Amino acid sequence: MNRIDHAFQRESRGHRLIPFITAGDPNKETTLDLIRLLDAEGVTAIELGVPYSDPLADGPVIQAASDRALAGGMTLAGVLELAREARQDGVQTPLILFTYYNPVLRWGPASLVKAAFDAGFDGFIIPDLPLEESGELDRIAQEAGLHLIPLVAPTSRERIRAIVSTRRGGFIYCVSSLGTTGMRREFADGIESFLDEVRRQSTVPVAVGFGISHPDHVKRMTEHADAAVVGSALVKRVESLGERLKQSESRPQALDEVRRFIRELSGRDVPATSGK
Ligand SMILES: O=P(O)(O)OC[C@@H](O)[C@@H](O)c1c[nH]c2ccccc12
Repeated sequence: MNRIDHAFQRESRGHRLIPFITAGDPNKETTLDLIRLLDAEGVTAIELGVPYSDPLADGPVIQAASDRALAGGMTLAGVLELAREARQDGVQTPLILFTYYNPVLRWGPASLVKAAFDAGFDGFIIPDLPLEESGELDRIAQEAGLHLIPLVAPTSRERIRAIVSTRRGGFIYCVSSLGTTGMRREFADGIESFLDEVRRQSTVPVAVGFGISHPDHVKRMTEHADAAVVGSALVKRVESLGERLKQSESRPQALDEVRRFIRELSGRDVPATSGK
């Protein structure tokens, strides 16, 4: 069975989180340390973002992270190498290759699926690959034992069945609101009923993402979904720690701040200031 399917069956310490990080931001060594940290924290899966020059669906935080990672020389081959090293280090958390479709096309879909499997990935998220054009890649991925994770937006209520009915594992990624990634203060009305509807129709777990940046968001969303995806809020935290993360001697202390943030989000480490 694929690691993603196992992960959703395993007991979770606190709310289920699926963090997104941009590979190579601020550098390769930090990304490896972040993967190890998230693995040790027991997150449900990790979205490992391939930095891209034209991240259409991304807000300013992840666009800036992509620019930093590209400037640092991170490539799709480099992201595969990161996964390989993490697996050699004993990382067991499911790894999801997060990339726009153009790098997949340039590499060659079938060849990339094999390279991703060999590197230790468990799935793909390709935000600009519409369902209608995903059949071939979906089939190749399934044959290799990997899951292509589909995105479902609140507008696509009538498409929910078309998207969820073909799933044989992995999870469904529900986008909490339209627009690009990025921290939000509140969410579209009816997001809970949308999540409930997808959950009703889906035979695989449902995750929700876009704008989730606070423990209260995670608590609220995981009452209607099996996991919460957190990207920009985490990427922003990594950016703010950038200089300290870059230096190996100051990195451990900076990583402690990331660990505390992950524990707060998952509800395992109520911040002293909350006082509730
Ligand atoms: O950044 P947010 O608002 O927390 O949303 C998760 C998101 O970062 C991650 O899943 C992601 C990164 N880039 C994307 C592009 C499209 C859809 C999703 C994504």
